[in-house]
Parts: sequence; structure tokens; C-alpha cells
Amino acid sequence: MADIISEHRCHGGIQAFYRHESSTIGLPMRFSVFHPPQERSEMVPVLFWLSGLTCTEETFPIKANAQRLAAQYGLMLVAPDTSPRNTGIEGEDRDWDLGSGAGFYLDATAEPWRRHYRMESWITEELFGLVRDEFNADTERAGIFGHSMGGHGALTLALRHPDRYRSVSAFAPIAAPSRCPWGEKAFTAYLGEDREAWREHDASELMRKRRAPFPQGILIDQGLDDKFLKEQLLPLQFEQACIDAGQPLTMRLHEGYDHGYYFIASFIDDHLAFHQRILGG
Ligand SMILES: N[C@@H](CCC(=O)N[C@@H](CSC=O)C(=O)NCC(=O)O)C(=O)O
Repeated sequence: MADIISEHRCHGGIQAFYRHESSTIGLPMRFSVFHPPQERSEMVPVLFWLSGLTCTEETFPIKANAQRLAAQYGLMLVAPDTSPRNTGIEGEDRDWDLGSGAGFYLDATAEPWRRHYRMESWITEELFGLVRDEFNADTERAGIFGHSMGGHGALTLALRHPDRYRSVSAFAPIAAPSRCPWGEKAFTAYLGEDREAWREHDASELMRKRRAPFPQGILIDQGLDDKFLKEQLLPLQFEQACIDAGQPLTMRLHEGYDHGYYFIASFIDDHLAFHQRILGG
């Protein structure tokens, strides 16, 4: 059972914030849900949003401006927090790109993270089931999208669980984490030194293995004034992997846009329309 933290009328629906005792994480976890007005009378498709480093479950509902069109389409939006919190692990709050706010959407296998840092299982199993059982969500029509670390999460969780998610898109994803400083730091800490294990959580590596699991395509938007583009994000690695795998991909590069939520808010409507085309009806 999830406890309501707060509820707010928004575009005829409800923007809600929840907390639940997660058996997967072993601690309380938070998430937000936009309930569209249609949910009062029918089951609605559900779109999971994964946020980036330093974000919480509040960042997307406050900054992305997604509720207006989600209300029109009748799409539920679920945004989980980005990591466990207050685990007691020494140094969990020391770095903004590791530990709190930086769960990387995988199940850690290395100490001291492995007990609580189980974001993949939480999102794909426990939270997915909670949304199905407690809300009027049709999880047979589920999609996933995200930004930066959350773009990495959306692509990897979709590729690792294609039975769960029928549609996937991303804004400025960390597209080849095995080859960038953010990914190398997180994977070393959470998965250990064995780079073979990293491949199972790297979207570009997974795409080469999975061979085009999304026939209706994948949408990626990337700003060209993004300060993280060249060192951390490496979208061309993913584009090449899609070409090699025969996976249809629309990769849009935008002059003048940076990494932040003004960029996301500028193109969020296109992403909602993309998912609605696949999940709607
Ligand atoms: N503290 C960092 C900047 C952190 C940052 O830019 N976080 C991004 C996601 S980065 C990849 O996952 C974000 O979404 N921030 C939230 C926001 O409201 O913009 C630094 O010092 O550079």
C-alpha cells in the first residue's frame, strides 16, 4: 500500500506524491503519479519517467510541463525517486554522481551498495505491480522514458524487459555508460571491476545483443549546447548500435539547447505524442 504525501488538482486530473515501504529496497521509497481525468472512469496507459542525477520524484512534475498533454491523452505519468535514501551507507551523500540521487537504475551487486541499491527490481517489479494493483492503470500498455541518467535507465530497462515496456524514448541519455566517466564510476562502485557485467547495463551494448526489439522505433532528443554531450552522453554510440541491430531510431539534434529541463519542456509534447501513438487506444 502506498501512502499519499500530497495531492494537487492539475489540468483536470491529480498530481500526487506517494511513499511506500519497499520490500525490494528495504526502506521507504517515494514516487509521484499524474492521474489523468480519464482514470476515474477507465483504465489508462501508463508512462514511467526516470529522472537524472541529483533529481527526486518531484523534479519531473514540477519542471517538465507534461501534465497538460497527458491529461488530454489520458496517460498516467509515474516518476520514481532516483535512488534509495538514508541507507546508512558511509559516504552515500558525498558525491552528486554516486549514491543518493544517483542509483543508475540497476541492482547493485557490490558492497556496500548491494543490500539497498536495487533500483531495477524496484521499478520493473515492485513499483510496476503497485501501480497495476492500486491505480486504474493498464500495465499491458506501459512505456518508459527519461533524461540523462534516467535516459540510460529508460533505454536499458526497456531493452532488458521488453515484455514490460511497449514504447521507449529518451532526452540526452547516457548512451554508452561503460565508456564515460559517470558510468565508469557508478558501474565500478555498484557492479565491481568486471567490465563484462557492465555490458548488461549499457544501452549501446544491449542494443547490439537484443536485435531490434522495438519495431515501432525509439525517439531520442539531444541538445547541441549540452555541456555533457561529448564526454558523458555519447549518443552516436547508441545510434551506431541501432544501425548495426536494424533498430529504427529517430535521433533529433537541436541547436542551442542545453542539458536542463527547459530543453525537456520544449520537446516533451513530442515524446508524449510518440508514446500515445504506440500505447493509446
Ligand atoms: N550538480 C551537477 C549538475 C547535475 C545535473 O545537471 N543534473 C541533471 C541530470 S545530469 C544526468 O543525469 C538534472 O536533471 N538536474 C535537475 C535539474 O533540475 O536540472 C553539476 O554540478 O554539474
